[in-house]
Amino acid sequence: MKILLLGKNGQVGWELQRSLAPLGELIALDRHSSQFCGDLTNLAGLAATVRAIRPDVIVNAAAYTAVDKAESEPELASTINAHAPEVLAREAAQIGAWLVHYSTDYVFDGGGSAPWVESDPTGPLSAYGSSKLEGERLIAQGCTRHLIFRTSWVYAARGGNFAKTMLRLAQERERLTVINDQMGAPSGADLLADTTAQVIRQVRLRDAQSESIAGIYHLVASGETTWFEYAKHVLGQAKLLQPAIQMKATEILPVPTSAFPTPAKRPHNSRLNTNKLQRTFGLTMPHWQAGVNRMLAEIL
Ligand SMILES: NC(=O)C1=CN([C@@H]2O[C@H](COP(=O)(O)OP(=O)(O)OC[C@H]3O[C@@H](n4cnc5c(N)ncnc54)[C@H](OP(=O)(O)O)[C@@H]3O)[C@@H](O)[C@H]2O)C=CC1
Ligand SMILES: Cc1cn([C@H]2C[C@H](O)[C@@H](COP(=O)(O)OP(=O)(O)O[C@H]3O[C@@H](C)C(=O)[C@@H](O)[C@H]3O)O2)c(=O)[nH]c1=O
Ligand SMILES: [Mg+2]
Repeated sequence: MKILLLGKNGQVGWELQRSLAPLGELIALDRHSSQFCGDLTNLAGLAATVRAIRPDVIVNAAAYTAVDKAESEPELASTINAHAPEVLAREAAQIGAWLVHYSTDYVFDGGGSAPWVESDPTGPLSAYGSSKLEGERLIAQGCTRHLIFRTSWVYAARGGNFAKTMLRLAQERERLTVINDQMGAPSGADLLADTTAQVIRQVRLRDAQSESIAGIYHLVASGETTWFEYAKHVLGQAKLLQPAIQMKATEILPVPTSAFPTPAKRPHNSRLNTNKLQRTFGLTMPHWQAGVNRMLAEIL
């Protein structure tokens, strides 16, 4: 099997380089790759890459992920998050390849308190969320053989994320204020990458019947928390792992969303129900704290 990976140096892309390696020949690109174009703003270059490589599976881990910045450059976000995936879907369909892609809890409006299922109505609150939703739609339209994993609150030992921001801010500031009315599940890039490899393997083994399992799957760690509880957990765990760690912050203050204004609006309810994924592929999602603790042990 030949796999084309885009966005190889992002949080998820980096872990995919590891998890996809044993499945076959892996061609991993980033936006600076020279032999083949891996730049998602270059739509013609991207199509040429797929035509030249003719992979069996395309895994797209590249994305525009700067949520607040997307509010002031929605067109760039939409090129990278919607129109590049559209090109990948069209090219994948031409050669009978599978397209694996990632989407987000931010496609939902955050109403209610029940974990969202895949068929629930969407209603993005931000330019980032809209661009990701448009990407989902264009992929489903362009290529039957697609798998879209909606995930949330991604962290990894390598790359930038909320947990690392909290560690840094706790060393710089005396007081942190963190939102306590947005609920979700921090999900490790390693879990996403390992699950992706498991699913690709099953899709390949099921061969003829596999098109019926194409579609959207919610993929997050189990359990739920708020950004505030998550931050508290990270800082508490850091103290345990490294008792000598210097922290200026003596206080973490829980605040409502209204007290922490940001350019992009974010959902209150980001819970995602993973039953479909677990049932279809016989997988069990571990608790978010296990993965976060492991990541912290790695970086501290
Ligand atoms: N991070 C999160 O909390 C969440 C992420 N997701 C989704 O999961 C997927 C993976 O996200 P994650 O790994 O966390 O994101 P990262 O921001 O860590 O990685 C995204 C990667 O995309 C690359 N990229 C950006 N623009 C381009 C471009 N024009 N051409 C090629 N590559 C580009 C970036 O490269 P460079 O470093 O050069 O900019 C970066 O390596 C994305 O689809 C994202 O929407 C879903 C829910 C939560
Ligand atoms: C830095 C900071 C953030 N916050 C809030 C803002 C926001 O609601 C939340 C998380 O902040 P971030 O900037 O990490 O959030 P954000 O970049 O919106 O994280 C999102 O990224 C995209 C790519 C996704 O797809 C989502 O699943 C989600 O992970 O915490 C505080 O309350 N206090 C703080 O000091
Ligand atoms: Mg962010």
